[in-house]
Amino acid sequence: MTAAIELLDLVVTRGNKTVLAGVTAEITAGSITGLLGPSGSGKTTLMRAVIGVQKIRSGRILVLGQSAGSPPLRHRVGYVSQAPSVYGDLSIRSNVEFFAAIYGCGKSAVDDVLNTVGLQDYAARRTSLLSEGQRSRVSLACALVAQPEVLILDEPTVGLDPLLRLELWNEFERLAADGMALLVSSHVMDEAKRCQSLLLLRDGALLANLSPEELADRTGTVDMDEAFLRLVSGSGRSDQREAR
Ligand SMILES: Nc1ncnc2c1ncn2[C@@H]1O[C@H](COP(=O)(O)OP(=O)(O)OP(=O)(O)O)[C@@H](O)[C@H]1O
Repeated sequence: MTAAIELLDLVVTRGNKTVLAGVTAEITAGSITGLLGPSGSGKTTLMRAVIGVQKIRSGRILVLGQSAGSPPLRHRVGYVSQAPSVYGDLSIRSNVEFFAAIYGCGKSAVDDVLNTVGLQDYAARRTSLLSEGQRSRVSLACALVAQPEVLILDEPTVGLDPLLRLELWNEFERLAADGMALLVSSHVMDEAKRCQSLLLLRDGALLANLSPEELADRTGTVDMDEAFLRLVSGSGRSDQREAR
C-alpha cells in the first residue's frame, strides 16, 4: 500500500513544552487512519504539522512524497479544523463556490460536493442559520471541492447526533474507497472501529500504531474505551507490534 503521509521522528515544541516527542508513522492512501488520544495529547498539533502550518523542531513529514506545506500540495490536501471555518453571512452554495474559485474548480464540482455532503436541498440557505452539524458539513464541502488526495479532519463529529455521525463516517468510507487518504482525529473511541489503522497518542508519544482488530486482540476487549485504558495502563498482552 502507498504511504500518503510519512512522519519520521517528528518533534514539535510549543512554548517550553514538547508536544510531539518523536512520532514515526505512515498513513496509507485509500484508507481511514484514526488519530486518537486524550485531550492535550497532541492530535491537533500533529494535524497542523501535516498541513504545514505548525513549526517543527526536528524530524520530517512527507505528504504525497513532498515536504509538508510545500506549495504543490495546496490543492492536494484538504483540512477541516475543529471549529467550522465558514462565512456566516454567505449561503451554503456561496461558501463552497468561494473555495471552488480559489482552487479553480467549476460549477459542477460545487454541485457534486453539495450532493456528497447531503446539503443540495438547502444550498441557498444562509450559513449562519444552520445547525452545528450542517455547518460542519459546509466546512467539509469546502475542503472536498478541490478533490484532495489527502483529507485531514480534526474531530469532525464533535457535537453531532448519532445519525449524522453515522452518515459522515459512511461518507468517509466512500472517499477512502475512491483512494483518498483520510486522517481523522476523535475523542470517541467507538469511532475507532470504522478506521483501518489507529494512531494512539498519549502525552505527545505514539503509544501504538495498529488496526482496531489488533487493539482488541492486544487488550482482550472489543470495547474501545476499555481497550485504550488497558493499553495506557500496560495491562494488554504484549505480543502485538509496538508503535512504529
Ligand atoms: N498555542 C499554543 N502554545 C503553547 N502550547 C500549546 C498551544 N496549543 C496547544 N498547546 C499545547 O500543546 C499540547 C497539545 O495540544 P493539542 O491541541 O495538539 O492536543 P489535542 O490532542 O488536539 O487536544 P484536544 O483533543 O483537546 O483538541 C497541549 O498540552 C496544549 O496545551
